[in-house]
Amino acid sequence: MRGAKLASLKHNYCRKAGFFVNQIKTIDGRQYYHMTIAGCERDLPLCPISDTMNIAGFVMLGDVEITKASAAELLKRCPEHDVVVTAETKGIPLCYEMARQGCGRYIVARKSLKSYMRNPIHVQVKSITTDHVQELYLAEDDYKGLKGKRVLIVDDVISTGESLEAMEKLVEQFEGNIVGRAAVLAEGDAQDRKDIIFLEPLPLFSKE
Ligand SMILES: O=P(O)(O)OC[C@H]1O[C@H](OP(=O)(O)OP(=O)(O)O)[C@H](O)[C@@H]1O
Ligand SMILES: Nc1ncnc2[nH]cnc12
Repeated sequence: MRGAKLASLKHNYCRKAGFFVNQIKTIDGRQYYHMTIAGCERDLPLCPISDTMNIAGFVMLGDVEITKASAAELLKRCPEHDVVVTAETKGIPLCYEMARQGCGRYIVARKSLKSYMRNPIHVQVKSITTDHVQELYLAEDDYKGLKGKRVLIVDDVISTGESLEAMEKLVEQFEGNIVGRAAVLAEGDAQDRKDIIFLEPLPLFSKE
């Protein structure tokens, strides 16, 4: 991954911070990246995504405390909007909670087609965690609500930006007006992006 922001496991060096940090922990022989997100301390397990690189796996599913806190923090920083949009799967609880605390409406782009989805449209997506191209689908009942609406796109993590780009394509196809792009964590190079709102940077980890 050219240009990716990497932290070395060996040295625990955080390039963003510019100094050696001690955020890698070993618990029962497994390595974790320790961080604080919206006031919640968490240990994210290091998981291989290639021969040379690990990610710190961030899963909000099942974690009500961090979902509520992250949604509240992000809403403070996001522009006014009419609807929140995310992609299946891990973005769903965040998106729901942001809509619950805020505008009251959310839309989920699905990764598989269900028989109850009428007149679906789709785009392709390949995220950093997945070794194959996937589809993102919206059904008519969802996309007809996008036209002329102020849309906030949210996700748990933005890394390569592929998932975000796919959601943008879907929203733009139906003339939604994207007013913001937000995530709890910006991973690797995404932490340098000026067009996204995020709570914390997350390094990628070289295996060296
Ligand atoms: O910026 P990118 O490289 O696209 O990575 C970010 C995406 O990856 C994760 O989803 P994942 O593909 O792991 O799917 P899941 O939520 O269904 O587990 C995450 O929830 C984002 O949607
Ligand atoms: N670090 C991470 N954890 C979980 N899902 C991700 N998608 C992209 N980066 C991720």
